[in-house]
Amino acid sequence: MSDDERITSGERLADDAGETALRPQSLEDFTGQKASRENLKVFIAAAKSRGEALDHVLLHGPPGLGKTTLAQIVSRELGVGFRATSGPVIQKAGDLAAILTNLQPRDVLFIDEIHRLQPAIEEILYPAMEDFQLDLIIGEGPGARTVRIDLPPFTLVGATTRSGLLATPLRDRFGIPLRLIFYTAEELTRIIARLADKLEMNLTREGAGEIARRARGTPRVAGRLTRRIRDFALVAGAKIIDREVADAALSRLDVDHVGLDAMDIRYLRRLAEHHSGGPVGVETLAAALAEARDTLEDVVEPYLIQEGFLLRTSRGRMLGEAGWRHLGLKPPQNRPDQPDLLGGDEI
Ligand SMILES: Nc1ncnc2c1ncn2[C@@H]1O[C@H](COP(=O)(O)OP(=O)(O)OP(=O)(O)O)[C@@H](O)[C@H]1O
Ligand SMILES: [Mg+2]
Repeated sequence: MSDDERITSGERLADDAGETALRPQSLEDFTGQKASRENLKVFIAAAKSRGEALDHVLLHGPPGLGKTTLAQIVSRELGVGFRATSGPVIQKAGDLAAILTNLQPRDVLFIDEIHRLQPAIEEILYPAMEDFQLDLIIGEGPGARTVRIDLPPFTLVGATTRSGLLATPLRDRFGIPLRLIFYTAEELTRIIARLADKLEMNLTREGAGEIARRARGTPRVAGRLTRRIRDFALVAGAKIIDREVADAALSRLDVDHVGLDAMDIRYLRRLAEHHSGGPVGVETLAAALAEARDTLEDVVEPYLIQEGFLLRTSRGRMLGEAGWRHLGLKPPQNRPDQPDLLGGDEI
């Protein structure tokens, strides 16, 4: 596995192809995200009883928490068609126009990575979302004219790991913004137990709990670790996968007891040893670690922040109390004890 193919990465990797077959299919089956789930349930029921398209939904949160899964569930619960595309795929106005004009009334159009839409495409989306109208420019030069096309009412479900990067007018057009949060170990234990059943693994409750605690609050990571442990157990001839078998496999996969891997430790050590715990800018860290800034911000940092290993302050990144402890180091004496934390919207 290469460095950018970390087993604890929330991002989708080549080896995750098998995960789609195991996706929960209904809101009922979807574990966790209680607030989002309950909101969706109400709004879906209301839209159905009025026979109207559901208001546009924006799903934001770190990779692997279930955005795509929820988008599919929304269309299934509404009993409508599902069309999927993504921000970077839509290159020309005509691409988007073709998709929009082919929608059936009340369909769900899913745009993944919506923060990567080109500004010119975004502008076509505004009237489409607001008034179900498409303004197309036909022809070029002095002969060019605008035609207005009526669209069927539809539901746009946008997904993004970075809602902070969305233009305000776009963000404001989503009537139902939902923020996905990291799962608790208890929720992940349930997800893992269910997956183990489907994979016909003999995984004990304690074994599932051990994986859950080390899965970074992320179902995709939980699924990936579970499938890898299944391989280890098979090769080792372990019929029952208990806490010990799971622990041994996870240690071999270089996932430590709180779910951090070599990349996380490298990040935290850099901060401790080269910057006395910070504050230091994310660009500096990205350069030192030879990682893209986006990867650090989208994939590495959110979980470290959530668990208090790392703090995001207006002056840069700082090692948190838990970070010092995890490295077995003592924080320097003269640190400011009240760093001015930034809001969590970017996380
Ligand atoms: N609540 C859940 N219960 C059970 N499994 C889940 C849940 N949420 C996600 N999963 C599993 O995790 C995998 C990843 O979820 P999904 O692809 O929906 O994440 P995502 O947020 O869209 O990620 P990305 O940001 O990379 O697009 C799914 O294939 C599914 O198997
Ligand atoms: Mg997705």
